[in-house]
Amino acid sequence: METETEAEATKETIVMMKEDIDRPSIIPQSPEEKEQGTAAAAAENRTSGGIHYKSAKKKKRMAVAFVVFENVEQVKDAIKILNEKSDGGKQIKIANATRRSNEKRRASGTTQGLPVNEGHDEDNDAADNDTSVTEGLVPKTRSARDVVTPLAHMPYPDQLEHKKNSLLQTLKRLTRNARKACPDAIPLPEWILKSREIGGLPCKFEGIMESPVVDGYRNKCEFSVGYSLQGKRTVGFMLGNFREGVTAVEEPVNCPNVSRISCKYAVIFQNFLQSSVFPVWDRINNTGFWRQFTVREGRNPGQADLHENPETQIAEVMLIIQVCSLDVADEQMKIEFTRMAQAFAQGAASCSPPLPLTTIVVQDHKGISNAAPADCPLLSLPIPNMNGDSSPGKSGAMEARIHDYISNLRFSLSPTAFFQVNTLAAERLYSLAGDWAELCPDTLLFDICCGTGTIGLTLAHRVGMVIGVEMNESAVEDAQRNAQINSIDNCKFVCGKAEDVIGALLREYLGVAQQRGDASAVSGSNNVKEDANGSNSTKTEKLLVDEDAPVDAHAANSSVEVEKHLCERSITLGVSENLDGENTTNSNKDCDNNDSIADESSNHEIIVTNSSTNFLKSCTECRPASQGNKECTDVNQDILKFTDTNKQNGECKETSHDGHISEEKGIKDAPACHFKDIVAIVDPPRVGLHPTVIKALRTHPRIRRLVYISCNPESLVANAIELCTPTSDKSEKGKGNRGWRSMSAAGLARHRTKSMPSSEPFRPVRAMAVDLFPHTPHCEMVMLLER
Ligand SMILES: C[S@@+](CC[C@H](N)C(=O)[O-])C[C@H]1O[C@@H](n2cnc3c(N)ncnc32)[C@H](O)[C@@H]1O
Repeated sequence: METETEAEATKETIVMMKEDIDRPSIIPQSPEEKEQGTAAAAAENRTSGGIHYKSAKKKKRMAVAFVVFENVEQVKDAIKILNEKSDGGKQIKIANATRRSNEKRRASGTTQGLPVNEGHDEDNDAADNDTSVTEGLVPKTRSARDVVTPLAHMPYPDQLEHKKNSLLQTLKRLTRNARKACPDAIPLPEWILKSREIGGLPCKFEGIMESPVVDGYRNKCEFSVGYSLQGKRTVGFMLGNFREGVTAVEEPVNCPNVSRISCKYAVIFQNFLQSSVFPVWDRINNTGFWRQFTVREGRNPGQADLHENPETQIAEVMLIIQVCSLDVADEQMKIEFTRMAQAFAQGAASCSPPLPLTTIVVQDHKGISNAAPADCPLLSLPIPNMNGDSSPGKSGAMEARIHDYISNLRFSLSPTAFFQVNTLAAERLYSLAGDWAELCPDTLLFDICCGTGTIGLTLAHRVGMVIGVEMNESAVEDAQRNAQINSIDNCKFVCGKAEDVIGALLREYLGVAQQRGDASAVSGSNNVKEDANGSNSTKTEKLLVDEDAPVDAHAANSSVEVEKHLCERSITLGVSENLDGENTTNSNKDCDNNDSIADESSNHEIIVTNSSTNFLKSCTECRPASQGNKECTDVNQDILKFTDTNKQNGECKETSHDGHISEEKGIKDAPACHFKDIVAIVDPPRVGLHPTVIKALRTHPRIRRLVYISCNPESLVANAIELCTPTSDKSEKGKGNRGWRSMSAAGLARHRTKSMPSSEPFRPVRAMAVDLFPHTPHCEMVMLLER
């Protein structure tokens, strides 16, 4: 017997939990508790003989030990002995701990084609037991409906009230934390002083806007593929989180947010899987073939009759089947895909009315994380016609995209591009953001994290120019295409991580900031990044341009006009760190809120990334459709190539290029743009904005208005603390630092605020929620910040 280290985690492991407390959890419950708990834990964490004690203030105290054994017999013996032994009358809970199976045991041949429990060999009994033991901690009565739509039991008005109350608490946290973060030598800002008059809120909270559609509103449903509690191959939702040890998948029965069309396709796919020769994904061993199933729907144009079934508007359906093709013969796979496409086509045709079916795409994801990187290979399958053949033409392989409409604009969407899941509510969200942004023809609008360009494009007619920034390459291509489709010619989309490109973009369009501690502090923002401790790190980021790219000609020409669409060269390297210091390169979890069931159960929380293939293609020049250029120029040949080294040493090496955008290219010398009104609308993923982006926005004095759209109010609060708290000349960096790893997001934001360059803070002006996710606890929050 030995205590566990990461390297040894491949042996049989049990976890023992000894409770000294009245609550069986080592995780603090509320955000407040979390803050206190993590602080206390940081202070009291200690290790003894492999047993990690985590205690959280008086009430909570639990010792957890992971013990590693050589074999299953030893585990059984140990459990028996431990169960017989009581420790001073205190309860010892024992469970098999899931090993980290990043070393995959692929007993090829033995794991395929088994009807149930495939992939579980004898040695793996412990893991099987593990599922049942730990699942024992999860109420057996939990249904997919409970997990996916936990508010569905409430009438809709009560759901809204529930969300409103919860958001009020979250907003108050912003005031409390900003007050704490305010330097001693600086008077509290007006908005904090006034908060007392409005119950501690940082600004007026204008309530929650209801969703125009409450049931079946999701235009995208991501189903897990796995086994039900009864061992049946199932397409549906996981009954809990992988971290809770739950791997069972249940059919999406009575989940009111899921559309009828999606449910029907889930059934068709599930029926097909019963006879498939390939195994479904095993979340314990990370083996199997069929992993995930996504249904995306596109609507016809025109105003929805909200009293009608929203489904009547669905004109297009894209099916995305995620597989893991490791160890699978191409020929066999091809046969299986043909059978699958037939099953979908027949199933769709036999429904009454027949289901739309526009495109079938296979996504090959070989990593173990549930979140597939955006660059996973995609294969578009021909859709057989009614006669069962797959002749080209109507039934041939289609381009993998579907279309939807927002504010009468047509959006063309590629399989992995983000699109708000509740289209009609999103329309209201964007319109609210546009109203609050007070746009005018003299506005230059930065649409940060722009996805397929929805916000910028729907607001383009109200502004002088839009610059969208987005890291997903195909989403940027979609955005450009969408601009053309809709004949919009004042939008430019830049492909790159916002943290990599924001410094250069602000300098290019707004000129060098004059404010002390300005964005040039981030100027190096092209290649210098602050880590969670506030220290600079150059290890992963560079913004590079192609020496020969047209941008140079523009930039070098001092009379360059910003309306002319420059061709950006931006590229992202390697690994970013999120607020928790975790690798986030591909953990771009968007606000799909609900398929969280699938996503948040990400196996082992390991994100596998290959940044060399995650290169971001240069932004292409986007010309007005009126010029007859329907296709974006492909500048693929200019894509920079990098060696794939970041996985080994956290760094990427440039192999074919040595250019650097700013100094060498003279972009910083480009004239500031003539727009008088500079506004940013940011709509980041759940994790919030990268600190570099926050710093750049805050320290550039020309940005006077910022509309923050957030699918995660917690990260909005954290980011708003940094944007709205006054800073002092005297750096308080290091003061009161209790170790960022144990801080809450708000605590970390407070800490980071201390090293924010002296700059005028924003103030929260108003906030409002928009309910895009009825029946779930989630919603979108919009906050207007001004200065
Ligand atoms: C919540 S979505 C919003 C998309 C878009 N605004 C919309 O409403 O459809 C967040 C978007 O941010 C993108 N994203 C995530 N991290 C990013 C980063 N570091 N830099 C730029 N874009 C990022 C994602 O690819 C995704 O498209």
